[in-house]
Amino acid sequence: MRSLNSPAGVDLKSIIRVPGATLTPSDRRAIQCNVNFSTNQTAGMSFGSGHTSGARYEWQSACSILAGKVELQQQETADDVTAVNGHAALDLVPVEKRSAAPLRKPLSIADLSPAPTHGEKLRVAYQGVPGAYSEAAAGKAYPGCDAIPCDQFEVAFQTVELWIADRAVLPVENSLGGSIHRNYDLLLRHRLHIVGEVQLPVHHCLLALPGARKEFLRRVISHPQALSQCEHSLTKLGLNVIREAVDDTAGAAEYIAANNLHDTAAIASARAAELYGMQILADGIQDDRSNVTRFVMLAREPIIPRIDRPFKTSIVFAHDEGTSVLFKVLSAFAFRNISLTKIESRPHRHRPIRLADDANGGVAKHFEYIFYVDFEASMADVRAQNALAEVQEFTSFLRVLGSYPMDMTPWSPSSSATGE
Ligand SMILES: O=C(O)C(=O)C[C@]1(C(=O)O)C=C[C@@H](O)C=C1
Repeated sequence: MRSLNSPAGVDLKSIIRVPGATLTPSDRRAIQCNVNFSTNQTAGMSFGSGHTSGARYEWQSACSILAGKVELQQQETADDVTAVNGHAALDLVPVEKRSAAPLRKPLSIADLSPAPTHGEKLRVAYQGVPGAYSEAAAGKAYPGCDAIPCDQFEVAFQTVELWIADRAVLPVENSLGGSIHRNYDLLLRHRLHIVGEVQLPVHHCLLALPGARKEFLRRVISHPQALSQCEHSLTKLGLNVIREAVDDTAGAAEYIAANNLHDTAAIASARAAELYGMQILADGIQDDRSNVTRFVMLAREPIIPRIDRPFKTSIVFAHDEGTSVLFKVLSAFAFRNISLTKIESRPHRHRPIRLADDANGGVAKHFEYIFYVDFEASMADVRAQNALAEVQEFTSFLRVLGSYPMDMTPWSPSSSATGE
């Protein structure tokens, strides 16, 4: 049994997922309905998209109750598993018998902590289905955690924001495929804080149904990052296949198994092969042995930065004027001997184009960018504080996405089938 803490610390005996089910937007509606019903303390439960806006409203009002124990009671007649709009299923958990007048428990400091306060496992949202590399990253970041699969990155963010999960673990860059831009955009759009990073060696396998043969394959499906990380190896294997992108690597294996597709292979992990009953046709098909993906851990609250171990800080900023601003910003770090580990630019969504009058009477159109910078210093370090104070002078917008311990765990490259 698990409970769901509302932002006010109200203890909601709540829902658990059916193992393997993936949270979808309609599940979130269902969860909000859940909270809705939790407030009127009747035994009835229902699910449905018709409740969406009302449920949202109820979720907010439930959060503002602030004190006391709000309980869900299992529907007497329903099975444990209730289908939600044909998507994943949710398992309603019965709570202990309630007394006529529920006792109100005062909130304590522990209730306000971002970590679970009731001795339960940390709930960590990731994008994909079990067997995805993101699930492995969640396990590396938080050993023994309860990993919660989500069908989209956006859902993983919202799962933390709605207190369904305590953390999200999301990929931001890969040594072969580069940045995962979607997550950079989402970091800006949402208000979560980066509280850590993990680097995961990614070892890809070519998976097919038992009995399937390489020469009869017509299609290879996987996450676009995985396809790009195996681009050359696939060619070298001499497969006559089309390559198709799907939402995640393990999801590709699950899809092939569910639809009994003998002419389709997936690029995914050995664990996905085990979970979905697939055979490994080729092992270690990433183009480079040192294929590594960097993930960030996100939480509702920032952690307190320290200086007794290596820290990294991630910031995002925008500026009004020309390219010299970028030079000035970067100098603020260089003068203080702070190394930058990453710089990424993304189009400025609200102000995509800047018009500049040219001396000859024409109008130049420049793209406007938002910049993401990672640097090797803690926000508790006075050098970083001074650098950011200076950066603020040149920028129209500046946000610290997080200051967090660097992943210093040693890692060894995976073996590669192609021998590169
Ligand atoms: O599809 C998965 O298994 C994921 O966890 C996603 C993802 C990614 O987004 O980069 C994670 C690690 C690998 O780089 C390939 C795919």
